[in-house]
Amino acid sequence: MDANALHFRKMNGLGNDFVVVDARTGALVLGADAVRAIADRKEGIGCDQLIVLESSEAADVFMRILDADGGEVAACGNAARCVAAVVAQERGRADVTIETENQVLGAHVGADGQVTIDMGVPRLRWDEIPLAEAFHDTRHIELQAGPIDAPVLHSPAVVNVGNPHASSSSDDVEAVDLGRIGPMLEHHPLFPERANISVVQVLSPDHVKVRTWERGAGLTQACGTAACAAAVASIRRELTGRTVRTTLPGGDLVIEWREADGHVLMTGPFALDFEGTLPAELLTPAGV
Ligand SMILES: N[C@H](CCC[C@H](N)C(=O)O)C(=O)O
Repeated sequence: MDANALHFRKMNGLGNDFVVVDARTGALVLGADAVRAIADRKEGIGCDQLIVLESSEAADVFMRILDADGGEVAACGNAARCVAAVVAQERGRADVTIETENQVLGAHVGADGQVTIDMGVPRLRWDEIPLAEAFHDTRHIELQAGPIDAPVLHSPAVVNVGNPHASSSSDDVEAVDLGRIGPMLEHHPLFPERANISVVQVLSPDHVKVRTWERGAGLTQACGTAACAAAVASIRRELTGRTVRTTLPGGDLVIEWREADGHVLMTGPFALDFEGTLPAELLTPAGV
């Protein structure tokens, strides 16, 4: 692969945005510095996550997910919809599969442009999130954020949908200073792998509002896995039914926690914003 002319797609799912590069034709080595340089909104292309497509033995494509801070993670719901759309077009079929670090996702690309991802069965045990301490009821864990005077998110529910999430109920998600509380909780010692932090406002038995501070990316316009985690948490707390419309700052996703097999299905849009070529200096940032 010619590292001096790396094609990329700029894509988004409800404003959660990605630089998508294709490494299926040749090895691509991207250090954390290069990921941060590409994700930089002032001097790079700018994105919440960098997505690398690789060949897979188990699925139509392998999706690597690198957060804007350079950390590699195992799940990204909004990106999965974007990748599914790319691969479905290549393969000429609506149903495709996406392998990630810890699971194979099924995807259906609808003629209406909505994409459904089968996110699998959520993990709910404290050691599957993971948490550093044992909590036997993960619908409510006690968490003090930072110093005693710091605002505390009320007893979040924790869920792993391929990545760790803490979702706290709020009467007004817009009033929560998530930019301040988010990083405190993301790095809380209870989360040995850090966590994505959300606040969830139940609007009706089939509709919630969600805002998220993403691990490794900060406040984003949408977080697909957080929408899944918030829906699972609300269903476990018997605040909603098993199909929930989740309204994120960037728009709506529909989440179903299917009774028959316990799988979580996420449905929503994708978008291709533009295509381009990554300049070599972003791939090997100066001083690296
Ligand atoms: N920041 C997340 C990964 C991206 C998740 C989000 N973009 C989504 O759509 O699920 C994490 O570190 O687990």
